Amino acid sequence: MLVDGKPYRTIWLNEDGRSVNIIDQTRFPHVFSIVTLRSMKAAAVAIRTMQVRGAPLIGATAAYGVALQMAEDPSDGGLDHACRTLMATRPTAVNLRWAIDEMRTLLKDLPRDKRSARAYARAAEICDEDVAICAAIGRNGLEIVRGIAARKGPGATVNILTHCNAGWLATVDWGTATAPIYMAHDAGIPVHVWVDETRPRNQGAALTAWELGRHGVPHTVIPDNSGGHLMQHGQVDMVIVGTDRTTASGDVCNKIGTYLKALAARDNDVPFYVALPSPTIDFTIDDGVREIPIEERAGEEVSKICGLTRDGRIETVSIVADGSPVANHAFDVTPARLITALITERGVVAADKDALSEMFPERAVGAVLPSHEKEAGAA
Ligand SMILES: CSC[C@@H](O)[C@@H](O)C(=O)COP(=O)(O)O
Repeated sequence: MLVDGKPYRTIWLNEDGRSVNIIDQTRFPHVFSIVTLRSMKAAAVAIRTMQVRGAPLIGATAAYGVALQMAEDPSDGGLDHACRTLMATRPTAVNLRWAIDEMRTLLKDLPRDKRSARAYARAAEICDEDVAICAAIGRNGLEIVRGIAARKGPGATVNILTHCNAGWLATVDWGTATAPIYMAHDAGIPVHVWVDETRPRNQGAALTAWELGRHGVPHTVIPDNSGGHLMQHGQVDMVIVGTDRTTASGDVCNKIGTYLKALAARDNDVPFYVALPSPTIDFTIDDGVREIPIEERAGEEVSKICGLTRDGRIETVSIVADGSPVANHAFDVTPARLITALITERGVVAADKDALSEMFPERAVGAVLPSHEKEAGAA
């Protein structure tokens, strides 16, 4: 998307054909800076420290991480080491595992002298695929926004609430939850976004608001607790969030606080949508609450806050009494029953095991028969 009129992706290969550039997300919204990754280890650090974050971008960075390792050491040991190191960076986003498995499967049977070139080519493809997938999610979600706009009448603004950052900064371009928003805005549909600040890392305030602002999309940052109140007062027409992992039965794991938004949406008859690329679906598990490992991050993310001082310095200050214990669960799970529908690259689908297997039959484990075949079988 555009930054000061210049198009950017969140990750790209340098002209040297080897090192990889990323946008350092730890310095947003105050500083826009680009960091060069020159080794697999640097890619792993970038994922762990959240210089890059968001499930699809984590997957793309891991793919380039494997490529960086292949440029340095294309041996079987090098490949194993890269896959293990990158896999250990963050536990929740399933795209990480998906990208690493993809790279390992592709490279393990290749002769060593072919591995580096093939790894870079596949990492670039993974990035391009993510852009195409997010654009398709945008087109599919746009129809939902268009429908709401039509029901509200000419000139009425569609108010959309989002949580965390599932924007282009969380992907390679377009974003997941934001893709329908950008496309609606570009199509001239009046949209306004309620941006949850998303404590403790403030991805909403620091990232979503920044990128919506750069693209000219009207938005308002709100404390995380405001959503229920706004919904009670008819100020939210729909919720769209992203996801870090979605189970075969449609349970959605996303940034902590998403579940509470879904509960408030259900109580107020506000449609609650989740936008996701299919690599985010983990067809090996069903029960999100029991089976998805939830990352617990450092307590300091809760007890301290970082911001810009009046004299332009970025500073971190404490906000919790000394000695008070803190807990920092980074994600929660929204059960499928609270989700209106999932917006995927192939279309809008119910958060339901049969519907998901039918839409992605090649990925489903023990795939169920398409419904027309089931009916034929039952007859
Ligand atoms: C498109 S990824 C899903 C997002 O909504 C969100 O959970 C996310 O950005 C990931 O969290 P983060 O911990 O910032 O890496």
